[in-house]
Amino acid sequence: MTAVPALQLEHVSKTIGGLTILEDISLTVQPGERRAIIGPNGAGKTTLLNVIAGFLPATRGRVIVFGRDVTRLPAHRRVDVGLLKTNQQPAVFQELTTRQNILIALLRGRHRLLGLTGQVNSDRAVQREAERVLEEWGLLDVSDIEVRHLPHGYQRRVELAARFALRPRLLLLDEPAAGLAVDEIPAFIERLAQLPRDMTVVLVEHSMRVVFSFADRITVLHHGAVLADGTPDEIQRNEDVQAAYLAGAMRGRNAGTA
Ligand SMILES: Nc1ncnc2c1ncn2[C@@H]1O[C@H](COP(=O)(O)OP(=O)(O)OP(=O)(O)O)[C@@H](O)[C@H]1O
Repeated sequence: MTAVPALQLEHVSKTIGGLTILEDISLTVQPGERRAIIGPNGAGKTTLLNVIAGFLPATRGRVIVFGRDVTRLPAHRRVDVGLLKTNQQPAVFQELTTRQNILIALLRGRHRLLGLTGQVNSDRAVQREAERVLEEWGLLDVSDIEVRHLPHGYQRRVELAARFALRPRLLLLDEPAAGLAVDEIPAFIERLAQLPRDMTVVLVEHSMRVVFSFADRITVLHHGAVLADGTPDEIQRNEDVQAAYLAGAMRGRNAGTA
């Protein structure tokens, strides 16, 4: 018996203001898979993640998560099936400390409620778990600093730690390496590699270093449609992909900027 896919897109299209942004996209992501979605600027990658997460309704087609048709569910209801998305800008509580951000994420995960500070302080087990997450993510040194005072790379790390702490079954990462310094990328790649395999990850990313070290399979979008889909080796050898995107992106990689 084959496992129920983590994500199925069936003929998904998205039109905004008469403009076709996504056209007839079908793809299947297996449980535990690491899928990267790459393509030139404006190819439709972020729009696709927003359609999967429910922030934008599909104009046509179906979105199925772990066998459940979520096409008509709003984003907050898709969280109940274990789906979480990060944004290009870190979504963190700026006025709260790093520790408070992690505590709130853990409480939300437990109770599926927005945690209040009073509840946070009373829950010892959650506090212990927060210390573990802070240590795991190298955030202990900044745990009592309000996030708004932290550099962008740290804010990104706080966001990812908070999202991962929620233990989503399907995690959508929108350019998680954006804003990280070049010397922060290897540790970030290492962190991604340690994610548990019961978590399925769909990653949109321009850094080819991150994509090729992380992905089991890669889907290439071009002008809102799937140009190619395959293993990293297949994608690297694909001449259409080379012409449309990869040659330029890999030059950036070799220059150390990607
Ligand atoms: N709300 C909108 N209204 C009109 N056009 C939009 C809207 N959102 C996105 N677009 C257009 O849709 C196309 C795809 O945008 P999208 O942000 O999904 O691309 P992307 O592949 O994520 O690009 P990038 O790599 O630059 O982030 C672009 O041409 C963009 O201008």
